[in-house]
Amino acid sequence: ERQAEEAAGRQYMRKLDEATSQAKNRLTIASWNYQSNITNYNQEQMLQISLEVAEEEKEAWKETMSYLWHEFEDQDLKRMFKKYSELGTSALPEDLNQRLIQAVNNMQTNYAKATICDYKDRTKCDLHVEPEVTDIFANSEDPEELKYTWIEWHKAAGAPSRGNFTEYIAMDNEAAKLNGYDTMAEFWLNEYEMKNEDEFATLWSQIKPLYQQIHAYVRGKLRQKYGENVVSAKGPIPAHLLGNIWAQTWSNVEKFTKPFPDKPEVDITAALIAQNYTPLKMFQTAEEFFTSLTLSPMPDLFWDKSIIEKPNDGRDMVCHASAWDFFDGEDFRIKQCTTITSEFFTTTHHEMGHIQYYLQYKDQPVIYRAGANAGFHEAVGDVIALSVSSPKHLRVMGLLEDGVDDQESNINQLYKMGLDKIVFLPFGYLLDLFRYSVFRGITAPRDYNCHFWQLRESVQGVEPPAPRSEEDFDPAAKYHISADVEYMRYYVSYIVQFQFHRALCLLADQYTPGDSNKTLSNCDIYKSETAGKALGKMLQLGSSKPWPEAMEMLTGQRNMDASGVLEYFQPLYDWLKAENERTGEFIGWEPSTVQYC
Ligand SMILES: C=C(C[SeH])C(=O)N1CCC[C@H]1C(=O)O
Ligand SMILES: [Zn+2]
Repeated sequence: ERQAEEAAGRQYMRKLDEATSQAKNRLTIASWNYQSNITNYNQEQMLQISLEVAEEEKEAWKETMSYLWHEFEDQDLKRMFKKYSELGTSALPEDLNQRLIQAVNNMQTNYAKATICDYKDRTKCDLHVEPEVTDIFANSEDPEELKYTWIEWHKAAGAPSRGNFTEYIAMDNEAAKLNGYDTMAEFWLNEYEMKNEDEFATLWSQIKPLYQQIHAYVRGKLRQKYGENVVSAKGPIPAHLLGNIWAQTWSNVEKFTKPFPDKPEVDITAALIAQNYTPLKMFQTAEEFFTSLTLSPMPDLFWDKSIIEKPNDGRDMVCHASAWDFFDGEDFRIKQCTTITSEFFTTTHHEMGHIQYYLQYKDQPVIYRAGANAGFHEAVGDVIALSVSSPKHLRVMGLLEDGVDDQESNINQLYKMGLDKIVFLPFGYLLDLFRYSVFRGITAPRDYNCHFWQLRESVQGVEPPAPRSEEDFDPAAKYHISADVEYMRYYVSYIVQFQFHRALCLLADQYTPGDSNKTLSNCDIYKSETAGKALGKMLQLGSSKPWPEAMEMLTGQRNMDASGVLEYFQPLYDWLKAENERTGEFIGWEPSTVQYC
């Protein structure tokens, strides 16, 4: 009897898989059309198709639940049924789902269309976050220009979305309850097979000492540059001075804060421009790294359909970089408004990592075409970029002079990587601590901005450049808040990518623990078929196995831990501790004196 039931279940899964592929393809096309050309028509189409697909999923769900799948012996068949049994926001009644989709659309459209006026030319008021505001934060060293731009961007992109955000939270929580979760926070945590965020807090406690050292060092350097009145000796760092509108990575202040300024150092952005890199050449270079590992090239359709530069026809579009799977096994695209910078060179590898994952699991049932967990998906491209940014590989690309590979250059290189990877961790951690708190009702609308900045101060040690109030809504000035993109995936990625990197470097014979000639930070897995095959094998799993199994397949361990990050940056940590002691820099930060609650 049970055999017959399972056989029927298998047959049903094949039918449902085909229907799901069609539905997700339709939905993705509508979403792509809206995000690459924001018009009322495209927005309306996206809403209609989303509601139709949600109704189809609700119908299918009834049939799915008519099977006794909890009793199935075939664990794989049971896993598929379990995943189909989780309806997500499609569980909402149509009118509530419409309110949810519209609230998120309103926030995303506001963010995409937001413009500010230029500090120097107040009549020029067509500056978007990409590329104009991003470029100002990359290049300006004028605290007043940075402060003005920061305030204007947060006013234009954040404040208007407060109401829609509250609506979105309420609808999302309703959906979570219909799926058997207390709030959407627990639903999001379930993605990592966690009941709460304790494990994320443990990881942070392991990393915090390293972060405090680089934070103290950078604050000291910024104080030297801008003076005591702009940067205090013991307080949080003002968020507008860190080279990034969200202060999430600080690579743009490397040029005037590096440990050994007189060492030969190539500005990668300048080198890319000097070598006539175009967006296309950046993409082809990234592709070549993947094929050097015997992983898949980009399909022809990818080159036909991707948008790799901001169109200059004046259209409104979502410029924030993204990679797309159209769930038909053939159509995979990137949409990004590339400019020729070191940061976009890294982003191009990041996005292509998503496409590579899509290609590796494209023959899985649709229900398994996802990362082992969302953090894995964010880690793939970054793991490749860790090899690309090694001194060894930069020389291969002619992006770094054949300077001596001495200790001081090595510290400079680790410092540059630390301004991206160590610095990002508290930001990646706190963004969803904020949203968990809102989902759980701990942070009410009247406390949104106050609680957001309390987290920014306590976890990240940064403060706003000017007083804030509940007239503001600074979280929505960050894309992922306005676009309803879960963010803990990046925190997970910045932890596990170093575990993946270490495993691949061992396989490529590029790393020997304790051997200063084969360090993690100078490992380059380029052209290593052994490493490539091992990575491909893990990626082919998609989400068909619990993520600890996928992790174990590549690294031999089942858990996330900070050992990869800490081992990679150990020489920098030692140097920073000694340097901060030498200069008497205060470690950590005292409460901010800026009024924001
Ligand atoms: C590049 C992407 C698209 Se998935 C991105 O959003 N990232 C990559 C790094 C962290 C996060 C961000 O920009 O906030
Ligand atoms: Zn990504």
